[in-house]
Amino acid sequence: MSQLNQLLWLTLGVTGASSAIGLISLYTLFTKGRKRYPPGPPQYPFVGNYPHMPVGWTGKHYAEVAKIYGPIVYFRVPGRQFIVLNELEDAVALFEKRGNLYSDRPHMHMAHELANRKVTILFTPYNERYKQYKRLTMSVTNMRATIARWPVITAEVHQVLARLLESPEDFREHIFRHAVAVTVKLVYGDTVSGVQDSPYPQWSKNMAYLTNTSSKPGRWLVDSFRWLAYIPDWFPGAEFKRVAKKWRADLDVFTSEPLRRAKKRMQDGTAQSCFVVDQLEEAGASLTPEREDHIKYAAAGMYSGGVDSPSSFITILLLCMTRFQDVQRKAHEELDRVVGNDRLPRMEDAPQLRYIESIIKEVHRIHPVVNLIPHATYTIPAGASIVANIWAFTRNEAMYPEPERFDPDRFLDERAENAVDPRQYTFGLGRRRCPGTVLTDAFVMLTVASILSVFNIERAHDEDGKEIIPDLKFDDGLTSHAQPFQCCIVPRSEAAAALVQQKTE
Ligand code: HEM
Repeated sequence: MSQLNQLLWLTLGVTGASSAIGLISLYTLFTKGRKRYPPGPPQYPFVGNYPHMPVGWTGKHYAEVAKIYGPIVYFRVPGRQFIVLNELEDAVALFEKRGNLYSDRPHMHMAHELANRKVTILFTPYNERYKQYKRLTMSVTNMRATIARWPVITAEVHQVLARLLESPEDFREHIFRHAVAVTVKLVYGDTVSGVQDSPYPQWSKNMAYLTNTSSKPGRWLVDSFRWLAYIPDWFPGAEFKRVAKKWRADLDVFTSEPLRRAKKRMQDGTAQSCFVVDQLEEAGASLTPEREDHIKYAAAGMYSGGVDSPSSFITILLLCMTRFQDVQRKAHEELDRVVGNDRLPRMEDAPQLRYIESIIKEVHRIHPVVNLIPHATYTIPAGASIVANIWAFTRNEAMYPEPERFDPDRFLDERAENAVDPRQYTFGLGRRRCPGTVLTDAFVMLTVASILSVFNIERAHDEDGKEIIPDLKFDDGLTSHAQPFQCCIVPRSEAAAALVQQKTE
Protein backbone atom coordinates (compact mmCIF):
# COMPACT_ATOMS: atom_id res chain seq x y z
CA MET A 1 0.00 0.00 0.00
CA SER A 2 1.38 3.41 -0.93
CA GLN A 3 2.47 5.76 1.79
CA LEU A 4 -0.28 8.16 0.86
CA ASN A 5 -2.90 5.45 1.34
CA GLN A 6 -1.38 4.49 4.67
CA LEU A 7 -1.51 8.10 5.72
CA LEU A 8 -5.14 8.40 4.66
CA TRP A 9 -6.22 5.26 6.49
CA LEU A 10 -4.34 6.12 9.58
CA THR A 11 -5.58 9.66 9.55
CA LEU A 12 -9.17 8.47 9.28
CA GLY A 13 -8.84 5.61 11.70
CA VAL A 14 -6.57 6.95 14.38
CA THR A 15 -5.60 10.56 13.99
CA GLY A 16 -9.27 11.43 14.22
CA ALA A 17 -8.83 10.83 17.92
CA SER A 18 -5.93 13.24 18.30
CA SER A 19 -6.93 16.60 19.62
CA ALA A 20 -6.32 20.15 18.45
CA ILE A 21 -3.97 20.49 21.39
CA GLY A 22 -1.75 17.77 19.87
CA LEU A 23 -1.61 19.56 16.54
CA ILE A 24 -0.82 22.88 18.14
CA SER A 25 2.02 21.39 20.15
CA LEU A 26 3.43 19.76 16.99
CA TYR A 27 3.30 23.08 15.19
CA THR A 28 5.05 24.76 18.10
CA LEU A 29 7.74 22.09 18.03
CA PHE A 30 8.40 22.86 14.39
CA THR A 31 8.61 26.56 14.65
CA LYS A 32 10.51 27.09 17.88
CA GLY A 33 14.27 27.14 18.17
CA ARG A 34 14.77 27.07 14.39
CA LYS A 35 17.53 29.70 14.52
CA ARG A 36 20.01 27.45 16.39
CA TYR A 37 20.38 25.03 13.51
CA PRO A 38 22.20 25.13 10.16
CA PRO A 39 20.32 26.55 7.18
CA GLY A 40 17.84 24.40 5.32
CA PRO A 41 14.68 24.54 3.23
CA PRO A 42 11.70 26.27 4.90
CA GLN A 43 9.48 23.95 6.94
CA TYR A 44 5.76 23.47 6.38
CA PRO A 45 3.36 23.35 9.32
CA PHE A 46 2.94 19.82 10.74
CA VAL A 47 5.01 18.01 8.10
CA GLY A 48 8.20 20.08 8.34
CA ASN A 49 10.56 19.18 5.49
CA TYR A 50 8.77 16.02 4.38
CA PRO A 51 8.26 17.47 0.87
CA HIS A 52 12.02 18.20 0.61
CA MET A 53 13.10 14.68 1.47
CA PRO A 54 12.61 12.04 -1.21
CA VAL A 55 11.88 8.48 -0.14
CA GLY A 56 15.16 6.57 -0.46
CA TRP A 57 18.89 7.12 -0.09
CA THR A 58 19.73 9.47 -2.93
CA GLY A 59 22.88 11.52 -2.29
CA LYS A 60 22.50 13.50 -5.52
CA HIS A 61 19.29 15.12 -4.30
CA TYR A 62 20.93 16.46 -1.11
CA ALA A 63 23.96 17.68 -3.08
CA GLU A 64 21.54 19.76 -5.20
CA VAL A 65 19.90 21.19 -2.05
CA ALA A 66 23.39 22.06 -0.72
CA LYS A 67 23.94 24.29 -3.77
CA ILE A 68 21.17 26.52 -2.38
CA TYR A 69 21.72 26.34 1.41
CA GLY A 70 25.44 25.61 1.76
CA PRO A 71 27.39 22.44 2.57
CA ILE A 72 25.68 21.71 5.94
CA VAL A 73 21.91 21.45 5.53
CA TYR A 74 19.26 20.98 8.21
CA PHE A 75 15.96 19.12 7.74
CA ARG A 76 13.20 18.40 10.18
CA VAL A 77 10.26 16.01 9.84
CA PRO A 78 7.89 14.99 12.64
CA GLY A 79 9.89 13.19 15.29
CA ARG A 80 13.20 13.34 13.43
CA GLN A 81 15.94 15.79 12.54
CA PHE A 82 18.67 15.43 9.93
CA ILE A 83 21.86 17.36 9.33
CA VAL A 84 23.40 16.46 5.98
CA LEU A 85 27.15 17.00 5.54
CA ASN A 86 28.10 17.54 1.92
CA GLU A 87 31.83 18.14 2.37
CA LEU A 88 34.40 15.54 3.32
CA GLU A 89 36.24 17.82 5.80
CA ASP A 90 33.06 18.29 7.85
CA ALA A 91 32.43 14.56 7.98
CA VAL A 92 36.04 13.92 9.04
CA ALA A 93 35.77 16.66 11.70
CA LEU A 94 32.69 15.05 13.27
CA PHE A 95 32.87 11.30 12.58
CA GLU A 96 36.63 10.89 12.98
CA LYS A 97 37.89 13.70 15.23
CA ARG A 98 34.85 13.65 17.54
CA GLY A 99 33.98 9.99 17.15
CA ASN A 100 33.03 9.69 20.84
CA LEU A 101 29.99 11.87 20.12
CA TYR A 102 29.08 10.88 16.55
CA SER A 103 29.21 7.08 16.40
CA ASP A 104 25.66 6.16 17.37
CA ARG A 105 23.00 5.13 14.86
CA PRO A 106 19.77 7.08 14.37
CA HIS A 107 16.78 5.22 15.75
CA MET A 108 14.46 4.01 12.98
CA HIS A 109 11.45 2.51 14.68
CA MET A 110 10.44 0.21 11.84
CA ALA A 111 13.93 -1.23 11.40
CA HIS A 112 15.17 -1.16 15.00
CA GLU A 113 12.11 -2.19 16.97
CA LEU A 114 9.43 -3.68 14.74
CA ALA A 115 11.84 -5.67 12.56
CA ASN A 116 14.26 -6.12 15.52
CA ARG A 117 17.36 -5.00 13.60
CA LYS A 118 18.70 -3.34 16.76
CA VAL A 119 20.44 -6.61 17.67
CA THR A 120 22.56 -6.58 14.49
CA ILE A 121 25.83 -4.65 14.23
CA LEU A 122 24.83 -2.23 11.46
CA PHE A 123 21.92 -0.90 13.52
CA THR A 124 23.21 -1.45 17.07
CA PRO A 125 23.67 1.69 19.16
CA TYR A 126 27.28 2.57 19.97
CA ASN A 127 27.55 0.64 23.24
CA GLU A 128 29.40 -2.27 24.89
CA ARG A 129 27.54 -4.84 22.81
CA TYR A 130 28.58 -3.02 19.64
CA LYS A 131 32.24 -3.07 20.72
CA GLN A 132 32.08 -6.85 21.23
CA TYR A 133 30.63 -7.32 17.75
CA LYS A 134 33.30 -5.11 16.21
CA ARG A 135 36.17 -6.90 17.98
CA LEU A 136 34.87 -10.29 16.86
CA THR A 137 34.34 -9.07 13.29
CA MET A 138 37.84 -7.62 13.01
CA SER A 139 39.30 -11.00 14.00
CA VAL A 140 38.21 -12.29 10.56
CA THR A 141 38.61 -9.19 8.44
CA ASN A 142 42.01 -7.81 9.55
CA MET A 143 44.99 -8.02 7.20
CA ARG A 144 46.58 -11.14 8.70
CA ALA A 145 43.30 -13.10 8.80
CA THR A 146 42.47 -12.02 5.24
CA ILE A 147 45.86 -13.16 3.92
CA ALA A 148 45.38 -16.50 5.67
CA ARG A 149 42.11 -16.92 3.72
CA TRP A 150 43.48 -16.02 0.27
CA PRO A 151 43.31 -19.71 -0.83
CA VAL A 152 39.57 -19.83 0.02
CA ILE A 153 38.88 -16.64 -1.92
CA THR A 154 41.02 -17.83 -4.87
CA ALA A 155 39.19 -21.16 -5.11
CA GLU A 156 35.84 -19.35 -5.13
CA VAL A 157 37.04 -16.92 -7.82
CA HIS A 158 37.84 -19.90 -10.06
CA GLN A 159 34.31 -21.17 -9.43
CA VAL A 160 32.69 -17.91 -10.52
CA LEU A 161 34.82 -17.85 -13.69
CA ALA A 162 33.53 -21.34 -14.51
CA ARG A 163 29.91 -20.25 -13.94
CA LEU A 164 30.45 -17.21 -16.21
CA LEU A 165 31.80 -19.52 -18.94
CA GLU A 166 28.77 -21.82 -18.62
CA SER A 167 25.97 -19.25 -18.59
CA PRO A 168 27.31 -15.70 -19.08
CA GLU A 169 23.81 -14.26 -19.44
CA ASP A 170 23.21 -14.98 -15.74
CA PHE A 171 26.21 -12.85 -14.73
CA ARG A 172 24.32 -10.91 -12.07
CA GLU A 173 23.21 -14.01 -10.24
CA HIS A 174 26.71 -15.53 -10.53
CA ILE A 175 28.33 -12.44 -9.01
CA PHE A 176 25.79 -12.40 -6.19
CA ARG A 177 26.30 -16.12 -5.43
CA HIS A 178 30.07 -15.58 -5.56
CA ALA A 179 29.85 -13.04 -2.74
CA VAL A 180 27.56 -15.40 -0.79
CA ALA A 181 29.93 -18.33 -1.33
CA VAL A 182 33.04 -16.47 -0.13
CA THR A 183 31.31 -14.99 2.91
CA VAL A 184 29.57 -18.19 4.01
CA LYS A 185 32.84 -20.13 3.68
CA LEU A 186 34.78 -17.61 5.77
CA VAL A 187 32.11 -17.07 8.39
CA TYR A 188 30.28 -20.42 8.73
CA GLY A 189 32.63 -22.85 6.92
CA ASP A 190 29.78 -24.07 4.71
CA THR A 191 29.88 -24.63 0.93
CA VAL A 192 27.58 -22.77 -1.47
CA SER A 193 29.34 -23.16 -4.86
CA GLY A 194 27.98 -26.13 -6.79
CA VAL A 195 25.23 -26.81 -4.22
CA GLN A 196 22.03 -26.47 -6.26
CA ASP A 197 19.58 -26.20 -3.37
CA SER A 198 21.75 -24.12 -1.01
CA PRO A 199 19.46 -21.90 1.08
CA TYR A 200 22.15 -19.25 1.76
CA PRO A 201 21.58 -17.10 -1.40
CA GLN A 202 17.85 -16.79 -0.70
CA TRP A 203 18.47 -15.94 2.97
CA SER A 204 20.91 -13.24 1.78
CA LYS A 205 18.33 -11.83 -0.63
CA ASN A 206 15.72 -11.70 2.14
CA MET A 207 18.16 -9.90 4.41
CA ALA A 208 19.27 -7.38 1.77
CA TYR A 209 15.63 -6.57 1.03
CA LEU A 210 14.86 -6.21 4.73
CA THR A 211 17.88 -3.94 5.34
CA ASN A 212 17.20 -1.70 2.37
CA THR A 213 13.44 -1.45 2.77
CA SER A 214 13.08 -1.26 6.55
CA SER A 215 15.57 1.64 6.77
CA LYS A 216 14.33 3.69 3.81
CA PRO A 217 13.98 7.29 4.99
CA GLY A 218 10.45 8.56 4.57
CA ARG A 219 9.06 5.11 3.75
CA TRP A 220 7.55 4.31 7.18
CA LEU A 221 5.24 6.72 8.98
CA VAL A 222 5.92 4.87 12.21
CA ASP A 223 9.49 6.25 12.09
CA SER A 224 7.99 9.69 12.63
CA PHE A 225 4.84 8.81 14.57
CA ARG A 226 5.95 6.11 17.01
CA TRP A 227 2.51 5.80 18.57
CA LEU A 228 1.45 4.04 15.35
CA ALA A 229 3.35 0.99 16.65
CA TYR A 230 0.55 0.48 19.20
CA ILE A 231 -2.29 0.10 16.73
CA PRO A 232 -3.47 -3.51 16.37
CA ASP A 233 -2.21 -5.62 13.45
CA TRP A 234 -5.70 -6.04 11.98
CA PHE A 235 -6.37 -2.27 11.84
CA PRO A 236 -6.81 -0.79 8.32
CA GLY A 237 -3.45 0.68 7.26
CA ALA A 238 -1.47 -1.49 9.68
CA GLU A 239 0.12 -3.41 6.83
CA PHE A 240 3.54 -2.26 8.10
CA LYS A 241 3.05 -4.31 11.28
CA ARG A 242 2.40 -7.48 9.30
CA VAL A 243 5.45 -6.76 7.12
CA ALA A 244 7.57 -6.24 10.23
CA LYS A 245 6.40 -9.54 11.72
CA LYS A 246 7.55 -11.39 8.60
CA TRP A 247 10.90 -9.57 8.70
CA ARG A 248 11.46 -10.56 12.34
CA ALA A 249 10.96 -14.18 11.29
CA ASP A 250 13.34 -13.77 8.32
CA LEU A 251 15.93 -12.17 10.59
CA ASP A 252 15.67 -15.05 13.02
CA VAL A 253 16.27 -17.63 10.27
CA PHE A 254 19.14 -15.55 8.82
CA THR A 255 20.96 -15.25 12.15
CA SER A 256 20.16 -18.64 13.77
CA GLU A 257 20.06 -21.23 11.02
CA PRO A 258 23.66 -20.92 9.67
CA LEU A 259 24.96 -21.08 13.27
CA ARG A 260 22.85 -24.15 14.01
CA ARG A 261 24.28 -25.85 10.92
CA ALA A 262 27.87 -25.01 11.92
CA LYS A 263 27.28 -26.46 15.41
CA LYS A 264 25.83 -29.61 13.85
CA ARG A 265 28.94 -30.06 11.69
CA MET A 266 31.07 -29.61 14.82
CA GLN A 267 29.12 -32.41 16.53
CA ASP A 268 29.51 -34.63 13.43
CA GLY A 269 33.25 -33.91 13.30
CA THR A 270 33.00 -32.44 9.75
CA ALA A 271 33.43 -28.74 10.63
CA GLN A 272 36.11 -26.70 8.85
CA SER A 273 38.00 -23.80 10.40
CA CYS A 274 36.02 -20.57 9.96
CA PHE A 275 34.87 -17.67 12.14
CA VAL A 276 32.09 -19.38 14.12
CA VAL A 277 33.84 -22.74 14.50
CA ASP A 278 37.09 -21.09 15.65
CA GLN A 279 35.20 -18.88 18.10
CA LEU A 280 33.07 -21.68 19.53
CA GLU A 281 36.13 -23.93 19.88
CA GLU A 282 38.11 -21.17 21.55
CA ALA A 283 35.33 -20.60 24.08
CA GLY A 284 34.99 -24.35 24.65
CA ALA A 285 33.30 -25.30 27.90
CA SER A 286 33.29 -21.70 29.12
CA LEU A 287 30.87 -20.61 26.35
CA THR A 288 28.09 -18.56 27.94
CA PRO A 289 24.73 -17.81 26.26
CA GLU A 290 25.78 -14.15 26.12
CA ARG A 291 29.03 -14.96 24.31
CA GLU A 292 27.24 -17.27 21.89
CA ASP A 293 24.81 -14.45 21.21
CA HIS A 294 27.70 -12.10 20.37
CA ILE A 295 29.24 -14.69 18.02
CA LYS A 296 25.87 -15.29 16.36
CA TYR A 297 25.21 -11.63 15.62
CA ALA A 298 28.80 -10.75 14.67
CA ALA A 299 28.65 -13.63 12.16
CA ALA A 300 25.29 -12.43 10.83
CA GLY A 301 26.72 -8.88 10.43
CA MET A 302 29.46 -10.23 8.18
CA TYR A 303 27.06 -12.51 6.32
CA SER A 304 24.87 -9.49 5.63
CA GLY A 305 27.59 -6.83 4.96
CA GLY A 306 29.82 -9.23 3.03
CA VAL A 307 27.26 -10.01 0.33
CA ASP A 308 25.09 -7.11 -0.79
CA SER A 309 27.69 -4.32 -1.03
CA PRO A 310 30.54 -6.29 -2.65
CA SER A 311 28.25 -7.97 -5.20
CA SER A 312 26.64 -4.63 -6.03
CA PHE A 313 30.11 -3.10 -6.42
CA ILE A 314 31.35 -5.78 -8.87
CA THR A 315 28.15 -5.55 -10.90
CA ILE A 316 28.59 -1.77 -11.17
CA LEU A 317 32.17 -2.36 -12.30
CA LEU A 318 30.93 -4.68 -15.07
CA LEU A 319 28.45 -1.99 -16.09
CA CYS A 320 31.29 0.53 -16.32
CA MET A 321 33.41 -1.90 -18.37
CA THR A 322 30.50 -2.38 -20.77
CA ARG A 323 30.06 1.34 -21.17
CA PHE A 324 33.72 2.42 -21.18
CA GLN A 325 35.35 0.00 -23.61
CA ASP A 326 38.56 2.07 -23.91
CA VAL A 327 39.14 1.68 -20.15
CA GLN A 328 38.63 -2.07 -20.45
CA ARG A 329 41.19 -2.25 -23.28
CA LYS A 330 43.80 -0.61 -21.04
CA ALA A 331 42.96 -3.06 -18.25
CA HIS A 332 43.50 -5.97 -20.68
CA GLU A 333 46.86 -4.52 -21.73
CA GLU A 334 47.97 -4.32 -18.10
CA LEU A 335 46.80 -7.87 -17.35
CA ASP A 336 48.57 -9.26 -20.45
CA ARG A 337 51.77 -7.50 -19.38
CA VAL A 338 51.69 -8.47 -15.68
CA VAL A 339 49.92 -11.85 -15.64
CA GLY A 340 50.44 -13.05 -19.24
CA ASN A 341 48.25 -15.57 -21.02
CA ASP A 342 49.29 -18.89 -19.55
CA ARG A 343 47.96 -18.54 -16.00
CA LEU A 344 45.17 -16.88 -14.03
CA PRO A 345 45.81 -13.84 -11.78
CA ARG A 346 46.93 -14.39 -8.19
CA MET A 347 46.64 -12.22 -5.10
CA GLU A 348 50.40 -11.62 -5.28
CA ASP A 349 49.90 -9.77 -8.62
CA ALA A 350 47.88 -7.01 -6.96
CA PRO A 351 50.74 -4.51 -6.34
CA GLN A 352 51.62 -4.56 -10.07
CA LEU A 353 48.01 -4.09 -11.21
CA ARG A 354 47.93 -0.33 -10.72
CA TYR A 355 45.52 0.43 -13.54
CA ILE A 356 43.05 -2.20 -12.31
CA GLU A 357 43.32 -0.64 -8.87
CA SER A 358 42.60 2.81 -10.30
CA ILE A 359 39.50 1.37 -12.05
CA ILE A 360 38.34 0.03 -8.68
CA LYS A 361 38.84 3.49 -7.11
CA GLU A 362 36.99 5.17 -9.98
CA VAL A 363 34.03 2.77 -9.67
CA HIS A 364 33.84 3.55 -5.93
CA ARG A 365 33.80 7.23 -6.90
CA ILE A 366 31.47 7.31 -9.89
CA HIS A 367 28.71 5.64 -7.89
CA PRO A 368 29.32 4.97 -4.19
CA VAL A 369 27.39 1.82 -3.27
CA VAL A 370 26.32 3.54 -0.04
CA ASN A 371 25.32 7.11 -0.99
CA LEU A 372 24.35 8.39 2.45
CA ILE A 373 25.74 7.23 5.79
CA PRO A 374 23.66 8.06 8.87
CA HIS A 375 25.25 8.39 12.30
CA ALA A 376 23.52 9.83 15.36
CA THR A 377 24.79 12.35 17.86
CA TYR A 378 24.54 12.76 21.63
CA THR A 379 25.06 16.53 21.27
CA ILE A 380 22.52 19.23 20.42
CA PRO A 381 20.19 18.38 18.78
CA ALA A 382 20.47 15.08 20.69
CA GLY A 383 19.48 12.01 18.73
CA ALA A 384 19.59 13.88 15.40
CA SER A 385 20.83 12.01 12.36
CA ILE A 386 24.10 13.36 11.03
CA VAL A 387 24.24 12.10 7.48
CA ALA A 388 27.49 12.01 5.49
CA ASN A 389 26.59 12.58 1.85
CA ILE A 390 29.20 10.34 0.27
CA TRP A 391 27.83 11.01 -3.19
CA ALA A 392 28.52 14.74 -2.76
CA PHE A 393 32.15 14.04 -1.76
CA THR A 394 32.68 12.16 -5.04
CA ARG A 395 31.59 15.26 -7.02
CA ASN A 396 34.04 17.66 -5.35
CA GLU A 397 35.76 19.38 -8.28
CA ALA A 398 38.88 20.28 -6.30
CA MET A 399 39.54 16.58 -5.68
CA TYR A 400 38.12 15.28 -8.95
CA PRO A 401 38.08 17.72 -11.91
CA GLU A 402 35.26 16.88 -14.38
CA PRO A 403 33.66 14.63 -11.76
CA GLU A 404 31.00 13.19 -14.09
CA ARG A 405 33.71 11.73 -16.34
CA PHE A 406 34.69 8.10 -15.73
CA ASP A 407 38.45 8.40 -15.82
CA PRO A 408 40.64 5.99 -13.77
CA ASP A 409 43.77 7.88 -14.89
CA ARG A 410 42.86 10.67 -12.43
CA PHE A 411 44.44 8.41 -9.75
CA LEU A 412 47.64 7.83 -11.74
CA ASP A 413 48.67 11.06 -13.51
CA GLU A 414 49.45 14.57 -12.22
CA ARG A 415 45.86 14.88 -10.85
CA ALA A 416 46.56 12.04 -8.40
CA GLU A 417 48.01 14.43 -5.82
CA ASN A 418 44.58 15.92 -5.09
CA ALA A 419 42.49 12.86 -5.93
CA VAL A 420 41.66 11.44 -2.49
CA ASP A 421 41.26 7.65 -2.68
CA PRO A 422 37.44 7.37 -2.44
CA ARG A 423 37.78 4.20 -0.36
CA GLN A 424 38.79 6.51 2.48
CA TYR A 425 35.11 7.48 2.75
CA THR A 426 32.98 5.08 0.65
CA PHE A 427 33.39 2.54 3.46
CA GLY A 428 32.33 5.16 6.02
CA LEU A 429 34.29 7.20 8.53
CA GLY A 430 35.33 7.02 12.16
CA ARG A 431 34.44 4.31 14.63
CA ARG A 432 31.59 2.91 12.52
CA ARG A 433 33.74 2.62 9.41
CA CYS A 434 33.10 -0.68 7.62
CA PRO A 435 35.14 -3.50 9.19
CA GLY A 436 35.24 -5.30 5.81
CA THR A 437 37.57 -2.95 3.89
CA VAL A 438 40.70 -5.14 3.75
CA LEU A 439 38.69 -8.24 2.94
CA THR A 440 36.75 -6.35 0.24
CA ASP A 441 39.92 -5.00 -1.37
CA ALA A 442 41.38 -8.52 -1.68
CA PHE A 443 38.13 -10.10 -2.82
CA VAL A 444 37.33 -7.37 -5.35
CA MET A 445 40.86 -7.15 -6.76
CA LEU A 446 41.16 -10.89 -7.46
CA THR A 447 37.61 -11.21 -8.78
CA VAL A 448 37.91 -8.23 -11.12
CA ALA A 449 41.43 -9.05 -12.34
CA SER A 450 40.38 -12.65 -13.01
CA ILE A 451 37.17 -11.78 -14.85
CA LEU A 452 38.97 -9.22 -17.03
CA SER A 453 41.89 -11.58 -17.60
CA VAL A 454 39.61 -14.31 -18.99
CA PHE A 455 36.74 -12.38 -20.57
CA ASN A 456 35.84 -9.47 -22.81
CA ILE A 457 32.85 -7.59 -21.43
CA GLU A 458 31.16 -6.63 -24.68
CA ARG A 459 28.09 -4.58 -25.50
CA ALA A 460 24.90 -6.38 -26.49
CA HIS A 461 23.16 -5.49 -29.80
CA ASP A 462 19.53 -4.58 -30.45
CA GLU A 463 17.44 -6.21 -33.18
CA ASP A 464 18.80 -3.73 -35.77
CA GLY A 465 22.33 -4.80 -34.91
CA LYS A 466 23.11 -1.53 -33.11
CA GLU A 467 25.29 -1.62 -29.99
CA ILE A 468 23.40 -1.02 -26.74
CA ILE A 469 25.37 1.41 -24.56
CA PRO A 470 24.02 0.98 -21.03
CA ASP A 471 23.31 4.06 -18.91
CA LEU A 472 24.76 4.47 -15.45
CA LYS A 473 21.44 4.12 -13.60
CA PHE A 474 20.98 2.95 -10.02
CA ASP A 475 18.31 2.26 -7.43
CA ASP A 476 17.95 4.25 -4.21
CA GLY A 477 18.49 1.54 -1.56
CA LEU A 478 20.77 1.99 1.46
CA THR A 479 23.02 -0.28 -0.60
CA SER A 480 22.50 0.98 -4.13
CA HIS A 481 22.47 -1.38 -7.13
CA ALA A 482 22.84 -0.92 -10.88
CA GLN A 483 19.52 -1.09 -12.69
CA PRO A 484 19.23 -4.07 -15.06
CA PHE A 485 21.57 -3.81 -18.07
CA GLN A 486 22.78 -6.08 -20.83
CA CYS A 487 26.32 -7.13 -21.66
CA CYS A 488 27.97 -10.11 -23.36
CA ILE A 489 30.69 -11.87 -21.38
CA VAL A 490 32.87 -13.69 -23.91
CA PRO A 491 36.17 -15.58 -23.34
CA ARG A 492 39.12 -13.61 -24.70
CA SER A 493 40.58 -16.81 -26.20
CA GLU A 494 40.20 -20.57 -26.14
CA ALA A 495 43.37 -20.74 -24.05
CA ALA A 496 41.81 -18.42 -21.43
CA ALA A 497 38.70 -20.63 -21.22
CA ALA A 498 40.91 -23.72 -20.93
CA LEU A 499 42.76 -22.19 -17.95
CA VAL A 500 39.45 -21.89 -16.09
CA GLN A 501 38.38 -25.44 -16.98
CA GLN A 502 41.70 -26.85 -15.73
CA LYS A 503 41.25 -25.13 -12.36
CA THR A 504 37.70 -26.36 -11.79
CA GLU A 505 37.73 -29.88 -13.27
C1 HEM B 1 32.21 -2.83 -1.66
C2 HEM B 1 32.12 -3.36 -0.46
C3 HEM B 1 31.63 -2.66 0.77
C4 HEM B 1 31.21 -1.36 0.94
C5 HEM B 1 31.12 -0.24 -0.10
C6 HEM B 1 30.83 -1.21 2.33
C7 HEM B 1 30.38 -0.03 2.89
C8 HEM B 1 30.00 0.10 4.21
C9 HEM B 1 29.55 1.34 4.81
C10 HEM B 1 29.45 2.67 4.10
C11 HEM B 1 29.24 1.09 6.10
C12 HEM B 1 28.71 2.10 7.14
C13 HEM B 1 29.89 2.81 7.76
C14 HEM B 1 29.54 3.95 8.71
O1 HEM B 1 28.48 3.95 9.30
O2 HEM B 1 30.34 4.88 8.86
C15 HEM B 1 29.48 -0.33 6.32
C16 HEM B 1 29.26 -0.97 7.51
C17 HEM B 1 29.49 -2.32 7.70
N1 HEM B 1 30.05 -3.22 6.80
FE1 HEM B 1 30.63 -2.80 4.94
N2 HEM B 1 31.03 -2.40 2.98
C18 HEM B 1 31.52 -3.31 2.07
C19 HEM B 1 31.90 -4.62 2.32
C20 HEM B 1 31.78 -5.27 3.53
C21 HEM B 1 32.22 -6.61 3.81
C22 HEM B 1 32.96 -7.54 2.84
C23 HEM B 1 31.87 -6.90 5.09
C24 HEM B 1 32.10 -8.21 5.81
C25 HEM B 1 32.87 -8.33 6.76
C26 HEM B 1 31.20 -5.72 5.62
C27 HEM B 1 30.67 -5.61 6.89
C28 HEM B 1 30.14 -4.45 7.42
C29 HEM B 1 29.60 -4.36 8.76
C30 HEM B 1 29.52 -5.50 9.78
C31 HEM B 1 29.19 -3.02 8.94
C32 HEM B 1 28.53 -2.39 10.18
C33 HEM B 1 29.54 -1.58 10.92
C34 HEM B 1 28.93 -0.65 11.97
O3 HEM B 1 27.74 -0.36 11.97
O4 HEM B 1 29.70 -0.19 12.79
N3 HEM B 1 31.16 -4.76 4.65
N4 HEM B 1 29.97 -0.89 5.15
